[in-house]
Amino acid sequence: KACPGVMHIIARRAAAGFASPVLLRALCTSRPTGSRRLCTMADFSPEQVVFDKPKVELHVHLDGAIRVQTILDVAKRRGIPLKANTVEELTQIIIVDKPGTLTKFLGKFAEYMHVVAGDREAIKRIAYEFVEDKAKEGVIYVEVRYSPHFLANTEVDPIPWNQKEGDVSPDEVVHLVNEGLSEGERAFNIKARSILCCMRHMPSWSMDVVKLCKKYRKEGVVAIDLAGDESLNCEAYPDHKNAYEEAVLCEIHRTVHAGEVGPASVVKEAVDVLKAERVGHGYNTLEDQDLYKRLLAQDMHFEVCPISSKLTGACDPDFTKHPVITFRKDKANYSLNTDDPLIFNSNLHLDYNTAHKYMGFTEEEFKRLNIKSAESCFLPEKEKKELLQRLYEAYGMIQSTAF
Ligand SMILES: O=c1[nH]cnc2c1ncn2[C@H]1C[C@H](O)[C@@H](CO)O1
Repeated sequence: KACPGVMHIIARRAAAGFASPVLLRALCTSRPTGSRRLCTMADFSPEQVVFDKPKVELHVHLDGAIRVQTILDVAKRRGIPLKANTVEELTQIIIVDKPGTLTKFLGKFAEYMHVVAGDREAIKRIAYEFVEDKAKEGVIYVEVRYSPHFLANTEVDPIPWNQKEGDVSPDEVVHLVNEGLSEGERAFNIKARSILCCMRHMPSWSMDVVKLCKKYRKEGVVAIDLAGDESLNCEAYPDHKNAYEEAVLCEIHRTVHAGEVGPASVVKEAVDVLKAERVGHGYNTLEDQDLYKRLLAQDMHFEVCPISSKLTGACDPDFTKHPVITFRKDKANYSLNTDDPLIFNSNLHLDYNTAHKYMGFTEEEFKRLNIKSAESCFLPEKEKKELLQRLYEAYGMIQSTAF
């Protein structure tokens, strides 16, 4: 472990107000073996982690969770020039370190997606490494999402990230991610499933996405999502609606990014029209109390991402005013998630530590929300029961089968 001497400062500062990642990096940079090594927040020591028990994560983007070193390695192998040559420099370019807008945040993907897109080895590698990173955070079940089209360079119109046409289709992307995830599952002994994203600004891709969900449902794809910029186009296009209708018909699970920066009406559309079973973020549901009460009554799951919600400008930067405090008070069904740890220079411990430090979350609430997350995951019933049993055991709440 590098940087032990500064870890207490980092953890304290990180918990104490989301200290500037620039500062964190300055503190973290050491030369343990002669070379500069970035000490990430994943290096929390056990005593700095407020909830060091098995966890479930339901809302994290694969393309927002890539290791910076991997982007550098792949760029070097492929001869792709980057604006930076070291982890520290590239991190500086990619991360968002103060509250901005969702649109600005989404622009960060263009800094690096062209490096991994269209490259078979890179796509499989990011999936495998993702599982390793989650296992290190104590996650025992994760649902990771991505847009197959964003990682392809053929059979996608337009070809994203200014790539030249190649031979990696969205279909092959899904196959490669599945392979990386399942190799990661075997190596790191956790369970990983995937969710395929439609993009709000690309309705013409959505039918493809639902077809890929169907084709790969036995290879780990569990649901469909609708992601992207809610602030640019609020109402879902007919193509998205058609894709979600098809998902309902084929019994493909559904989640939708809604009410993150968009109004409560987007949440209403997500549940009433797109038949979402979970809501991505959903903070602005609170603007419509009737809707909120209805969703509470039906135990709708909200995929909450605290650090993300501050840095995308979705929520007030003062965590003591965060909507998840209301969710907790009302015993709502929600999870805590990282969303895009690469871009937020964060990890799941930081989200939990923040909830503890600024919102008064207790161990009991962390256990409750993880159990609700497991209940709301998209695994088949039998596997869901097994996951719940593992949590009950780890939390010392063994459900007796005797009568
Ligand atoms: O927080 C988010 N809100 C909306 N869209 C998002 C967010 N994080 C990532 N995305 C987009 C950008 C990714 O390329 C895409 C698929 O993972 O989903």
